[in-house]
Parts: sequence; structure tokens; C-alpha cells
Amino acid sequence: MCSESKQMVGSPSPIPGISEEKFQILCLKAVQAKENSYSPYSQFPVGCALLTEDNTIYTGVNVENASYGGAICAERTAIVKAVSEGHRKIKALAVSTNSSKCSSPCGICRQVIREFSESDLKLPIIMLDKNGKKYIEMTIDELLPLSFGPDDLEK
Ligand SMILES: O=c1ccn([C@H]2C[C@H](O)[C@@H](CO)O2)c(=O)[nH]1
Ligand SMILES: [Zn+2]
Repeated sequence: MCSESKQMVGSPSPIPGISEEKFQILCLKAVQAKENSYSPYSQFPVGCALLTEDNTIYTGVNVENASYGGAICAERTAIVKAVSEGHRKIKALAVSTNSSKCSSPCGICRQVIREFSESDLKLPIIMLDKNGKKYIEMTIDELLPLSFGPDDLEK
């Protein structure tokens, strides 16, 4: 899968409305965020960086617990940080693991990302490898098709 991915270095931002510089910073922050991952049980650090409507970047890491089920993923850590600071619209989200593969967000995180996407569900998710050298980019609609969202609660 990764072999088909686009190369990040030197390429233009693949995200409409986001500058090449902002895109590079977002990817770098996702890669660097892993340093603060608390993952002693899985030994699987994950870093995330997201861009809000007003171009603020929030980062997050996975935070595990001796009671394993208490773990929270990097994506949700970043989203909870942004929302608790008043940002409810995410423009782009980047995630990086220490794998040579480009891992994608788990099902729970996809649902939480969807909650804070624009209604067109075109929010780009950039799945980076360990060093951010390669990535796969897909929209939340592609990662979570036929999703359930706030509109579905209308009677
Ligand atoms: O997209 C993902 C997938 C997994 N993890 C975390 C949860 C757990 O701490 C570790 C291993 O599953 O990685 C994330 O943070 N994001
Ligand atoms: Zn997750």
C-alpha cells in the first residue's frame, strides 16, 4: 500500500486551501509529537497533528494505561485538545507511527474525526510513515463511508 503512496518531500501540498509550508509543518509536527507518546504497554508510539479552521495546529499522542482499555489514541487526544480550546472544525489531520507502513486511524478515531469534519466530509487524513518521508492521503468519507453523523439524529 505504501509503495503506491505519494512522496512528501518537495511535492506540492495535495490539500486545496492549505499552503505547501503549512502542509509540511503539519506533517513534521505529527512525526515529532511521537516523542511524547506514553505507550509503555504496546511500544507503539503514535503522533498526530491537526489543522483547525483558523490555521491553529494541535498535536496529540497515544496515552496508554495499566488498565489497557483506558488507552486513548493520538488522534482523539489532538481532537479533544482542539475542541476543548473552542475549535470544532478540522481542516486536515496528519498521523504518524514508527512503522515503515502508513497506518490509518482506528474505527473509533474515524468516527470522532467525522464529528468535527466539514459537512462535505472531504477532510484530508494524511497517514505518514515513521519519518514522514512517504504518506497516503484519503478523505474521512473514504475512510468511513456511509458514516453516521449529527444530521442523522434529526427526526
Ligand atoms: O490510529 C491509531 C492506532 C493506534 N493507536 C494507539 C493505540 C495504542 O496506544 C497503540 C497500539 O494500538 O497505538 C493510535 O494512537 N492511533
Ligand atoms: Zn484510534
